Amino acid sequence: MIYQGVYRTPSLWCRLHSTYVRKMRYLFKLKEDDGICRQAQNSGTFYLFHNLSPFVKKVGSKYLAPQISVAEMKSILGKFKQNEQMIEDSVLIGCSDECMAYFALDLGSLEKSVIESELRGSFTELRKAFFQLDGKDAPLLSSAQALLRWHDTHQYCSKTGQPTQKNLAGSKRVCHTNGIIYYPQMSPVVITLVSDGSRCLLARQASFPKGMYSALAGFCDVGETLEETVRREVAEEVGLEVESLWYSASQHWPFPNSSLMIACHALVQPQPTKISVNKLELEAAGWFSLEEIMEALRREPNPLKQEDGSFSLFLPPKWAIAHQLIQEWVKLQASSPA
Ligand SMILES: NC(=O)C1=CN([C@@H]2O[C@H](COP(=O)(O)OP(=O)(O)OC[C@H]3O[C@@H](n4cnc5c(N)ncnc54)[C@H](O)[C@@H]3O)[C@@H](O)[C@H]2O)C=CC1
Ligand SMILES: [Mg+2]
Repeated sequence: MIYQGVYRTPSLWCRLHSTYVRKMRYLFKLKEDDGICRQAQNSGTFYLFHNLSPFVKKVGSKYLAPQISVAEMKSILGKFKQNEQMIEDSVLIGCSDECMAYFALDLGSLEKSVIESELRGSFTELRKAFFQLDGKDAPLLSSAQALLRWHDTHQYCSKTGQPTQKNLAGSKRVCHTNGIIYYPQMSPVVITLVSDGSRCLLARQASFPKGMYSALAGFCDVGETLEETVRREVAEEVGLEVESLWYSASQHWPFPNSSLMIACHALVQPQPTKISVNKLELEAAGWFSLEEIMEALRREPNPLKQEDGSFSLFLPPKWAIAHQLIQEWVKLQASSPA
């Protein structure tokens, strides 16, 4: 009872809870209560997508993801003679410290160029914009795209074949024929920086930009623990046996679908460390010294062709979790005895 009373008295509620707790409780209510979520949609802001490409504005070499007000949204829909109810197709992706809700909406059914000229920006493939996005916008757009994609591909119940309906926030879909509730899914992936104590192991897939190397990554198989996935992936991809491993951090990753990247460090025995690259998975893999890594960290994360035609080593951008693993490894080298 006291709990409910606090909820209904905003000033007391604000005094009793930190900004973070307030935000999380607010988002929880929006996911649980369609009525409150509908109100939030009428005062919130919107990140727009067109067939899963986010709406961005280029400022210098950076991309910014503008938040569109509900008034602008209504004006755009009016221009297309669309019912304002289309706003309810949006999905909740977060809120400001002041509890103003953020939504994402895919306007793929409307003419792209008209929206682009109206809002003076462009719908750009997320892969293209991702590394030039602001550190705040990238995770928002990445989870927004993942959620919009999940709704797009889960329109029907896989048991009855009947249409499913999303709740207003988009945190689930329900098949009303049999009551099955579907929740958005993501695939767990481990990303592992292997070290032999003095060098670290990086690899590249043929699809990476030329010169870019990263940590080893792989999807978890059903039934595996994270530790088992790390050991299996390292054995599968480079033919080495992991001796010990430890968790570092995690990150949502939007490509190719929605993954939860779980980042670990792993140690292999110093000898033998001969790599046998699985060419079905990787184009190349190799051991890199601290000096080579430090030099690569000073370089811009872009392909750089050398005189002999090869490309200089470069690493994933700063806020990719692989970059974080590499930075941690460098710190560890500096702090461990030679
Ligand atoms: N942040 C970074 O620096 C890096 C991120 N990644 C990401 O890690 C993820 C996994 O890396 P990979 O080496 O490609 O994985 P991987 O080593 O498991 O190989 C990919 C293969 O696994 C199979 N697979 C099993 N479960 C799958 C699922 N749920 N979805 C898709 N394929 C599945 C498919 O046959 C696919 O071709 C990718 O999403 C990739 O984008 C990969 C390398 C670096
Ligand atoms: Mg892999």
